[in-house]
Amino acid sequence: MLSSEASSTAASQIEILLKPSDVNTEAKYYEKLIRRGIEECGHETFSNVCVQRHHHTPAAVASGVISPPPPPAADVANNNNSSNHSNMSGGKNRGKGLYATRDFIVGDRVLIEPPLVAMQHERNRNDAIVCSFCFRYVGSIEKQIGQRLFHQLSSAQEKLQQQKEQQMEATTAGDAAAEESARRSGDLDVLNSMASVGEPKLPLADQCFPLPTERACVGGCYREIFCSNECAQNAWNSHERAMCIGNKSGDQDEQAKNRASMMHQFIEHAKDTNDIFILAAKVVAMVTENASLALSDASNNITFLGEALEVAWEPFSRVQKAIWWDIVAIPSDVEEKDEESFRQQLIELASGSLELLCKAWPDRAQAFPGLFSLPVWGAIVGMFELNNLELVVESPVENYFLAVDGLADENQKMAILPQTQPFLDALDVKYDIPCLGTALFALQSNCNHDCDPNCHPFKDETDINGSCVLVARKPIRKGEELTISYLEDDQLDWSRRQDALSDYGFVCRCARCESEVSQTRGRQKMKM
Ligand SMILES: C[S@@+](CC[C@H](N)C(=O)[O-])C[C@H]1O[C@@H](n2cnc3c(N)ncnc32)[C@H](O)[C@@H]1O
Repeated sequence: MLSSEASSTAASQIEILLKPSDVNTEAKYYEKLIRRGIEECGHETFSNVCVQRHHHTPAAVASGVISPPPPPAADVANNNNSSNHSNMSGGKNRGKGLYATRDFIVGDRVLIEPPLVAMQHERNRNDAIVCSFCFRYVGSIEKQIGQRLFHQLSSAQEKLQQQKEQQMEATTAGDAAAEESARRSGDLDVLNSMASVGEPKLPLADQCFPLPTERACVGGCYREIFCSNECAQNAWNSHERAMCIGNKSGDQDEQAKNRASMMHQFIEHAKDTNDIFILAAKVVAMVTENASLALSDASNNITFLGEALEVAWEPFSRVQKAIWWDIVAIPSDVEEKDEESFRQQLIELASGSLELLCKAWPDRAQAFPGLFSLPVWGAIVGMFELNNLELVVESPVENYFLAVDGLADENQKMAILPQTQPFLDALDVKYDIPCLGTALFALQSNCNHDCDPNCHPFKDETDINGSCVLVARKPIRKGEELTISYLEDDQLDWSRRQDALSDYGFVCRCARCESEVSQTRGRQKMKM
């Protein structure tokens, strides 16, 4: 397919100009680009924040905007001595950090940032119908409720059916839950109609909580839907052209069909193993699309693959990377002696998924062999392990039921409740499930952990898309480092916090940890 001088990959609709010398340098190029996220960083200022290494860099000093303290000698030594996890920081040497470029008071929104790349969790897809690009809710309140209950009821019925087929007499606690769920959920036909056409209508839903009409994917796949043609087109240009499993994606030839079917297999494999592989594939799709665009754009004087890759990789360049199977913390049920075989299993999973991706995108894999190599794939998956933030968008379904409950006009409320209450009962405790997913943010990913942080990620009902919002939880002075907690539970004691942070490969030495450690040492001394 690729000639030695140039080649055009029409099936994947990207134009690639490849010179023979590029092929040799590409792998080295990736080595450099992956390292860059870990080792290099200049000083970059954005509106409220700037990114910079904890160590002084000439650029940072010259700018005079911020001046974090130089690292103590012990930390440098600590970093040099790091054993297995040589590419991770330890002690107070925390790599790059995010710093305030002005003062903030408690409650200020310090950073609002759209994701570089994001996805809704596969397991959350039946609970929230959202735009695959910006994660706004779409359709209608009726469709949101109908879809969730339809799936709840069909899986409960399936379970009961299996039970009958196996002629099981005794009902287990799980089966009783299925029966209860089926009883509450209502009529399958009604729910199907609500999920597909949004009828029957619920009072006040359209007036108070109008949602944008769903738009189909440009490639005609059933998997992704959008809130607007603009989002559909943006997703198509960014990654969906490559990821779409629909039958309108590109030429109607065998090659295109094969690509869609292989992509389907890749996605199914990811759903069964680790859905982060889907996010990693989005990154590869974005980088190959953008590198090809950079090469085909005559105005920017880019003629070599290396330069094009640098441009395409730029959005991910600041994000810390490490190889996935090296950094994943061993789960508590895996014994220490089995660590090697556990890590080997991760390598096999990653290599199985990469193999499917190469089959889905043979032209891209041939044009960018370094990008499709196992270490680079491992580093991209590892980048999510180290940096991703949970994506949460509050549900309008929750707000709808709260609004009905809060109606000031008692007569109106009494007239409406008989229509809404059965659905609320059927949804039960799950009525407020939000859209849940994973996202990677260019700036937020530079924010270090602190067990008593000065910021926290927070979204309220006005944040209707997948952007990350960091809110000040303490007064912050210009030049101070911005920190968040990586932990779900900040109330844990010191050693439990360190256990939970082991996924990130560092022992925390924040002020709270230092003080708890010295208090413990003090108590031990007193006992002696
Ligand atoms: C999301 S990144 C934060 C940005 C990172 N410092 C960098 O240079 O790209 C997470 C990584 O930062 C480092 N880190 C974050 N908080 C830390 C802390 N309190 N102590 C030591 N290292 C920390 C760890 O290497 C961790 O895996």
